[in-house]
Amino acid sequence: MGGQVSKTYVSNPEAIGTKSSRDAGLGGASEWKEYDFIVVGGGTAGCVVASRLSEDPNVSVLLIEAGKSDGNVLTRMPLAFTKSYGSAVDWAYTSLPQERMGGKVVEWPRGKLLGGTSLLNASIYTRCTPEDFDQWVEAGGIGWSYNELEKYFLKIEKFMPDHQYLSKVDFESKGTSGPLRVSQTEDVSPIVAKIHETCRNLGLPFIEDCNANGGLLGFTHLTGTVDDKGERVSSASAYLTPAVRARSNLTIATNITVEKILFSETGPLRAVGVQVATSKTSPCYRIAARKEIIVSGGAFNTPQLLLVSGVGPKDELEKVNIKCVKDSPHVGKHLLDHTSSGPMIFRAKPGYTIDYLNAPLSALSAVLKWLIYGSGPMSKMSVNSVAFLRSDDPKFVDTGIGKVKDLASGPNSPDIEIMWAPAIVPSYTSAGRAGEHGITIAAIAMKAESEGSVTLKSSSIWDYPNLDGNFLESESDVNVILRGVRFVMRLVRTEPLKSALDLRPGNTDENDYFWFGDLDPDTTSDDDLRKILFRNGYPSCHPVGTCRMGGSPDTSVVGPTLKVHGIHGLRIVDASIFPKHMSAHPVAPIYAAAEKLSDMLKQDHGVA
Ligand SMILES: Cc1cc2nc3c(=O)[nH]c(=O)nc-3n(C[C@H](O)[C@H](O)[C@H](O)COP(=O)(O)OP(=O)(O)OC[C@H]3O[C@@H](n4cnc5c(N)ncnc54)[C@H](O)[C@@H]3O)c2cc1C
Repeated sequence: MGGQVSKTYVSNPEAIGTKSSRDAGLGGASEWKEYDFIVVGGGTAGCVVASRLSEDPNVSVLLIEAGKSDGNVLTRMPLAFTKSYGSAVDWAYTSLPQERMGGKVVEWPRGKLLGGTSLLNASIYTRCTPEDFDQWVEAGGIGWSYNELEKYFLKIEKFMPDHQYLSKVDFESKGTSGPLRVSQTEDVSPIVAKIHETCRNLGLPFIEDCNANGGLLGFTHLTGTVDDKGERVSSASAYLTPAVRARSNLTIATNITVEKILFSETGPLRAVGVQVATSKTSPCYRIAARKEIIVSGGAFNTPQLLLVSGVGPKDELEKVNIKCVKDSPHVGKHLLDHTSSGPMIFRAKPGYTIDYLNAPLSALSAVLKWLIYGSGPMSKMSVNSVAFLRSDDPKFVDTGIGKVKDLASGPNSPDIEIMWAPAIVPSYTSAGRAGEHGITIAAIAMKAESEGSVTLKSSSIWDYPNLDGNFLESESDVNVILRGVRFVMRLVRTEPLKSALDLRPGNTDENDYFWFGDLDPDTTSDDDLRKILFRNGYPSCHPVGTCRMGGSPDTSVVGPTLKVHGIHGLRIVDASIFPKHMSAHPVAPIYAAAEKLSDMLKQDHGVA
């Protein structure tokens, strides 16, 4: 094949590919520009793989990202994490109308820039529980137990003991020299300490170290990807440092979309290259992969790319006039998310929360403090502590509410997370009204049974796919969340939190965002709560599972080496490969999976 280009930063596809036409066959393939490895999607996982593979100067790596190369001040400020939603760095996905939720359409933000969703998320870093990975092994993920992944967590992390640590993190069991800075940020408002005291008063154990191996039952200070200058750390800032970007064997292409994966037309089925463009109507270019193509487009875009390339359920592909290259029935199936009650907003007395930041002058002063000193509220995580419960634990939840299935990963793993933010947060894209104060709490089903799907609207990558969460289809999911909701109703009526709040049980205005929080638990039936849940419910934006890993093509899309079943030269690593969902937040396992795949690729191809 033709010559190799060596350039570290490009947005012109002509610099990385060879001009072609969209309906061309592989005729001119020997002329295509070529790289050893092509990584599709410069998000959380993709940046890791590109960085690790290009450590060997003898290997050429092309990383292709659909979004831009850099974030902005909002993506760097930990507390401002919701402010980028709906902007140019967000794919701004929405779901199909959700049947069980009265046809409601929900927002599903996803990062569209180098660093991907690691630049839009809440910065929470949790290794999850060892039992979560036991479930991966049971599903066919041989080699993916916690013990086997631990070395990758250690390789990722740079835990730095400093004044920010609020709980006793066991540094002996953490990585201290990896690229990803992990720390704890101080409470951003006084109400957080009140919530902790209330949890203690309810008898919840305090978990000193949320990344220890002992399980996750109780309440805890979370660790997060925030550095000592109060800035968010993303996969791009951690793994694509200026020194990495300067490597002559690494080419990073931004604002360029991979339209299709291209396959051999004769012999064993092999992914030989990709087709890229900057828009639906712009010229397209083709690029060859000498060794392998790694797809890291995330839980929505990875299955979409496979499907438009002809890899997926044959009958579905035929419906949108795509020639089936490989009948792979599980592509786009088994979409799982952490399904939430949606916001329960409780009016607070003034002085306890961060709603004062809605006033322009207060916001300006907080931003200036962050810009000048790297400190103040903008440098903190909005959610720096949570509680984890089991829905079958009568000490904390009302186990009389409906029936639940035990889908927890094991006895030490939760199936409910109670998450609080010290502000009024009616949705991902709206804030509270000026002059009002409140806290927002959600009860989240961490091991939801309801599975959704990603399917195609058309044969073009440029048309957004159909995203169907199929939320709350399972009665068990509904009951798990309701048990969590009842716990929250009890929490806010327990001291000392109760005295910091201003609940008004007589509130009858269903359109008021405080209405749900004001409901009196004694006069609100479980049936009433069910109806509210169908109206108020939301995904936590942790979609996984749409190209899941497993032992056989009958149940999965990729095997334990992350190779797509039945295709040479094509692997996947991102949230889509999760065979089961986690008991906590997914980003740490995604980083670990990307590190593990990088090792496997290096080993298989003799890369140093
Ligand atoms: C609101 C929100 C809050 C969250 N909070 C947390 C949290 O606090 N902690 C946590 O653990 N998790 C959190 N998550 C989830 C977590 O951030 C994601 O699960 C994770 O970042 C996904 O990583 P990924 O590699 O699978 O995909 P991404 O990071 O989304 O990367 C995919 C990349 O591929 C690019 N791409 C896609 N298609 C193409 C194409 N055809 N051509 C070229 N490029 C393409 C995309 O632009 C993107 O950059 C949150 C998510 C959201 C949205």
